[in-house]
Amino acid sequence: TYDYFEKRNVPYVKPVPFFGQVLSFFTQGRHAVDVASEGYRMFRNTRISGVFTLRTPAYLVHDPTLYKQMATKDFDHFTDHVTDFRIETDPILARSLFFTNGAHWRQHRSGLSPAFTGSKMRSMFGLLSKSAGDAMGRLLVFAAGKPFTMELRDLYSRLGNDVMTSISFGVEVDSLTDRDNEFFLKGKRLAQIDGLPGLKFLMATTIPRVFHFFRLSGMYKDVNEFYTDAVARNIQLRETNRINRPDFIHLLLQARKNTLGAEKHEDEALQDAGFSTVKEHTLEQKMGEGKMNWADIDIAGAAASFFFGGIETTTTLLCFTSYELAVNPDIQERLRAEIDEQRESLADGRTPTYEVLQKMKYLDMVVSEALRRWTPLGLTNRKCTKNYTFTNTDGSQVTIERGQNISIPLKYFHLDEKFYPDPLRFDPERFADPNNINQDAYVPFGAGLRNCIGSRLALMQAKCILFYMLSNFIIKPDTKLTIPIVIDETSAGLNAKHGFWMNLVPRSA
Ligand code: HEM
Repeated sequence: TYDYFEKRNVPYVKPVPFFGQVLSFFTQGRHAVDVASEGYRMFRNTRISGVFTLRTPAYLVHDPTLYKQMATKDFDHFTDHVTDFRIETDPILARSLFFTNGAHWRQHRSGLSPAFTGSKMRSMFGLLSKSAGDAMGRLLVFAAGKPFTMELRDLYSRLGNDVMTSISFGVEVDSLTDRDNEFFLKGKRLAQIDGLPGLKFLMATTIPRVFHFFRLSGMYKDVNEFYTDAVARNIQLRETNRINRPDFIHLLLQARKNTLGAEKHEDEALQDAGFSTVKEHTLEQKMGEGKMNWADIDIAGAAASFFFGGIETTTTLLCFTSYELAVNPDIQERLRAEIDEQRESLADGRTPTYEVLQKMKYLDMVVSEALRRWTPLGLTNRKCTKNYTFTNTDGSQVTIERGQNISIPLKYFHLDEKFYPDPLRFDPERFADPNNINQDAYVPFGAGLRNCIGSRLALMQAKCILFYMLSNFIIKPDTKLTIPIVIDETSAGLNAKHGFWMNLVPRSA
């Protein structure tokens, strides 16, 4: 087993017998993304390296151009993600876009894509902005004109939950006041990837046979039931009362009736939610594959994947952007000046529109740099679905065999000084001229046909919340904030060990 890479002339991280690289997760106190990307630091002159998870070999891609190629031109060889959930034990996760594979993924993705176009995002933007604006109003009342201390991860995950609940289900919740509402609590359990759920995810990825043998599930039973019931009740309510609201359930019901289309002209003008927006590729229809039949449970799976994929990541982006703004007051002031200038053009001087956010160049530079410096999803993966041969840097041929797992260290591309000089410095100026950015090595939302479906939504949401925050508050580091920030190495996502404690000073104070 352990001579797998030697035989193939691929450099690899020497495994600990039986455990492979997995032991380091538990013994070295390093972040899972860093442990999995170890080879990237060790071997500088290769396009790929090897690693063992327990006894299973897996590849780590070092060359962003190779990843782009695998994800686009040679996509047919890498159509799947690695985690394998089963419908019998994980009815929701197995139907969610991130975890579904093969023909079902193709049908699901082409069915969902028209729900994420620029024009759909614009019509949803009113709901998003209202939800964030209402929450900001409550925060101002709470402040009563005086500075106060707040942990921003908690604040942003509550705002993110409320926005997502509104644009997915058409239900308005207020998690700042009603702190234990069911959508917030279940959403938190759904997205929990630390502790026991994290271990189960790791098992489903690395030892799927053991995972399935014991009929384990990745998601809590009550969370499955919650989303299934919430969607079924919501659909029934809409159909009985003929409710028409520009949210995801509405769009998915249109998909069910085959009436969900894309408004090509409008979309062309609205494609760009910022430099980081990824391109949506057209999936070819395969012979005999047909279209997706959207049963209620498929709609529940899609909605749950938005909560699962969208809230933690967008919250992470907002937390680290706020941290950088707090420790770099000159950048914060410049961004606030841009926001204030745009506010003058707004009817009420307060509520941002989709178009206004799209126009804001410096806001986009700040967000793009935050996604680079603090990549929310530092590692993604693919499964090889058809043997694939390419030439390595030393001229040797490498063949990745069908069934092999591949990791892509997005974080390490972004922190490589080859692509970004002085990579640990937060410097929005890098994005002043997009021509200076190596597009292959800038992949916060992944690449190719299986990239993030929600990039436009994430960017518009993060920008909208930052617009409101800086319009109303000056963000200052609180005494409880650790500078430089200390990363929580035990979290499966990207988080601060001691929290994002900030002092929010109302601008009217
Ligand atoms: C800042 C926020 C976000 C970041 C950084 C992010 C990042 C990513 C990345 C890196 C991937 C994997 C791409 C690949 O394997 O090449 C992904 C996939 C995905 N994301 Fe996001 N994401 C964010 C927000 C969202 C939002 C708001 C949603 C939903 C509404 C979402 C839904 C998904 C889904 C469903 C997938 C799987 C796509 C597929 O397999 O076809 N994400 N995301």
